[in-house]
Amino acid sequence: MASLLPPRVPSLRNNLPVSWISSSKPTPLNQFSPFPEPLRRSRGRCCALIGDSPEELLVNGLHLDESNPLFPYLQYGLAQLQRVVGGLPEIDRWEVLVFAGLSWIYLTARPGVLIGAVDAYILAPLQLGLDSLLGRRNLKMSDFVVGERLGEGSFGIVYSGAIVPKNLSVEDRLEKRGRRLEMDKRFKEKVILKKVKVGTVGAEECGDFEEWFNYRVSRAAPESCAKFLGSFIADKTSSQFTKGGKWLVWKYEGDSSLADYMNGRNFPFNLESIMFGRILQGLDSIKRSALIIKQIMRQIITSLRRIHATGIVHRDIKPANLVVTRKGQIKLIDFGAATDLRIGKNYVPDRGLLDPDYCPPELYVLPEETPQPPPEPIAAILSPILWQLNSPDLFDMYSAGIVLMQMAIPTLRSSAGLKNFNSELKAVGYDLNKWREYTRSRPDLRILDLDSGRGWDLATKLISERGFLRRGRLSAAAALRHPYFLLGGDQAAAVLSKLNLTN
Ligand SMILES: Nc1ncnc2c1ncn2[C@@H]1O[C@H](COP(=O)(O)OP(=O)(O)OP(=O)(O)O)[C@@H](O)[C@H]1O
Repeated sequence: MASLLPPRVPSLRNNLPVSWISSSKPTPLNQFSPFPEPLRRSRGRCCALIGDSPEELLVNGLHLDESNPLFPYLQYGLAQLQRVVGGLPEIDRWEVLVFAGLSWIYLTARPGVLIGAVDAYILAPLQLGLDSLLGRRNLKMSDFVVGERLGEGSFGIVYSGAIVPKNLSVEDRLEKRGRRLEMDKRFKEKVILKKVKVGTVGAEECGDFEEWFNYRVSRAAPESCAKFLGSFIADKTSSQFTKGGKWLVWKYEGDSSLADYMNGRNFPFNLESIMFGRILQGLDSIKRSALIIKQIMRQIITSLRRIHATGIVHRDIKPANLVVTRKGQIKLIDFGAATDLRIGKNYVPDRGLLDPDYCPPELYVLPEETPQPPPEPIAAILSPILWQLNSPDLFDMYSAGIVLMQMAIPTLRSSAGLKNFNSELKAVGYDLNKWREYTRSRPDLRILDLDSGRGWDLATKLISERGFLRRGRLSAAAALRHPYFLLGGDQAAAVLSKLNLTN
């Protein structure tokens, strides 16, 4: 037991300045000048009064003398503290403060080393613990019924589906096959299921990345992404299930993606009452269109700002990966190509995964010569430097610019129109102003030219080559401060619609 005690300080008197021990009355420790201001304050009410004899201490009113078992600890602590802080000359204290300040700035600079550590070492285990406790990580194949096939990507096939209610009998469960889910009133909780392809090279790895990213964004920016419910492994082979195959599950967020709405002949009016709860009165059609498009762009860029702030670059921003909910929220989906540059997750230097129609000219989020990421903690420590030097978030901002152009200019919504635009843009060095001069496609730019061309100005600052220090485009946060979004009537209309809905 004795060996656990800190080393005894031979005499407290020898370790304290004269002023500490010459006082005839006990003096609060926090008034001693050798302690810098913050430390004195932090000691505040806590600690010690030194008694008339230095071998006697009063702690929080508790009298400690040498017979008290706590005495050696306090004595030792005091001596150490005095040695560390009291011994520092004034100039060193400033150095310590400046160092602490700079470290704080570094650790909290984008993409946030400190918050990343909190997320990785506290929030992620907490989420896992809580989910396991609530049974959210124990999804089973029998919990779901699979419906219509919605799409197929490189590593997965997407289906609509539903959660099978607990009270459904085995017969009902069997009978459910072959029925259209949306007609079946028993299946109220609709989901999206993604079957990770079995036997396709790299599919399993992509599925694991997508799962990891979905958990990560559900902590970092839950309101910006489709709600992820978890994953399960099929335990037998039947209909679409293959034994051992992995499935990812999301809440069904809405019937259509932005691409579906953009394919409609009456876009953007087909989104007007979903976004604003009503038809915008007293405005001509160009102004109405402009307000709807601005509200969509505001939501997309706000979501990008949130994910970029945590070090994630989506890398596949396009209308098909933006789901519109019934309440008019635009949610990001499909994080299969995302990369987390805080820790280098899913970052392979020369792998570009994007849809070429939305891909910026640089093709990769980081220069090709960027090496493979080091182990995660080291990558995290270096990430603010990497981010400052390369601004990888501007990759997504280019794609967002293309989405803006497509929404605002009807002729760019078709696949052929977009391809033609992209090749013209390439020919003019990705300079939108030059494109405007030289294009033969006679685009209708009225929506972007409204309000002294604020929309056009924003588009030119999103669609461009990378400039000096790999900047040259607006980040999501800077884009939201652009005059296009400032005082945007779309916000007023959205707020009004919410007020109307709550009345
Ligand atoms: N949570 C969701 N809520 C509603 N619909 C969704 C959801 N997730 C996906 N979808 C629909 O499924 C389609 C395909 O999803 P997703 O893009 O994730 O799959 P994918 O396999 O990567 O396909 P692709 O490579 O073609 O984009 C989307 O375009 C969207 O219409």
